Amino acid sequence: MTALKNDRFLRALLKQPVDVTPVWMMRQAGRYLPEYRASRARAGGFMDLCMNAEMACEVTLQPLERYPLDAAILFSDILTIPDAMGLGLYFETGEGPRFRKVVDTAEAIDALPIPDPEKDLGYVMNAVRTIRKELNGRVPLIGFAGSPWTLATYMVEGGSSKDFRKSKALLYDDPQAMHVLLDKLAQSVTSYLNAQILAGAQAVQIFDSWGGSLSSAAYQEFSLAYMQKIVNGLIREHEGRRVPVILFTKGGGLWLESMADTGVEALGIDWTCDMGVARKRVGDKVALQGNMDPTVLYANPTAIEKEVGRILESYGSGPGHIFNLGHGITPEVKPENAGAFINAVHDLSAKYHQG
Ligand SMILES: Cc1c2[nH]c(c1CCC(=O)O)Cc1[nH]c(c(CCC(=O)O)c1C)Cc1[nH]c(c(CCC(=O)O)c1C)Cc1[nH]c(c(C)c1CCC(=O)O)C2
Repeated sequence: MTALKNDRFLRALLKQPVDVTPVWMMRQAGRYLPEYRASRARAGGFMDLCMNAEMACEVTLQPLERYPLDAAILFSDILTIPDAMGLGLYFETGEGPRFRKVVDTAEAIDALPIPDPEKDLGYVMNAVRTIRKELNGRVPLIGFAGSPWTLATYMVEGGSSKDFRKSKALLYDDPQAMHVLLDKLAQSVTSYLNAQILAGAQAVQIFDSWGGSLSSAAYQEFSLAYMQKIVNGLIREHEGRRVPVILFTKGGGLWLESMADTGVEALGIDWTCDMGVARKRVGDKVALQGNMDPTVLYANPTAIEKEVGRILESYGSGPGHIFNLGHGITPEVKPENAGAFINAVHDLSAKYHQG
């Protein structure tokens, strides 16, 4: 196995010293890059990109050709699991993800199969293996999955939702059925992430994009409890290294202490939290990843640098910070602004890592 040439990201996740703060961006491969749009047009559609290992590898590497990023993230989607459960994922241009089959009754939930990752999601593992080979140790590769609650919202609603009307109604009307669904998803996500780790993912992130829509009580019972189950079942050592786990609940600022108690290496932090305050609250338990508001990338490079500087200062000296956006980069961002962001993190952070 090739040695890692840049292990800043993995070191920071384990709170080990680094020369500068590592940085990557959620959704770093995507529509803001003209080369991504060209690959996507050539492939046919988004899922055609995901299902072809060479194409998935090509778009994974595109942002790394442009910018000195410290990690690569597998090009795929969180909704591959419900698709493998038979829901029939498709993308309507301009409308986001949709499912042909909706799962909104106890009977439909009982009938759901638990996918076998190598058999039913083999295209994802092929992409992981291809990307690891092409990366050739340049930077670590991040694998990922959606949280059970986040996946459940898409499955019950049949697609994206603003108010989670059907999924929350089911949660309160028939909590037992919701628990059965979440338990099946936790089992599916655990074996899916373990397969990604065995195929070569060197860290994994759980995207709980919609955990922040829940009440505190419901968050603990219907989102965090199932992420805890996943964390308990993950392979944590592979290829002679720790495989760090990052837990990202968007809107989860109120619950950082209980998130840190799950035993993950790091928490993803959105921009509504102050990094310094978050660091004090979690103490030495976890590293922190984040947290610039992605809309700052619409401003000019001088304003971007100023905001990067503010966040670095808020986190303060010493290891344990992985710079990122507080949520995914949006399609309207100018690629040169993303470049200004990444360079600013490296240029302005060295002084926080001396001695
Ligand atoms: C909720 C969610 C989804 N997918 C994902 C989440 C969780 C992260 C988050 O909270 O943003 C995760 C995801 N989706 C994608 C990645 C790739 C890796 C990366 O670069 O971060 C990751 C990590 C590619 C993608 N996934 C999708 C795209 C856009 C597809 C395209 O039109 O080319 C990409 C690059 C499609 C997708 N997939 C999903 C949505 C809502 C959409 C439509 C978004 C849109 O239209 O802007 C579901």
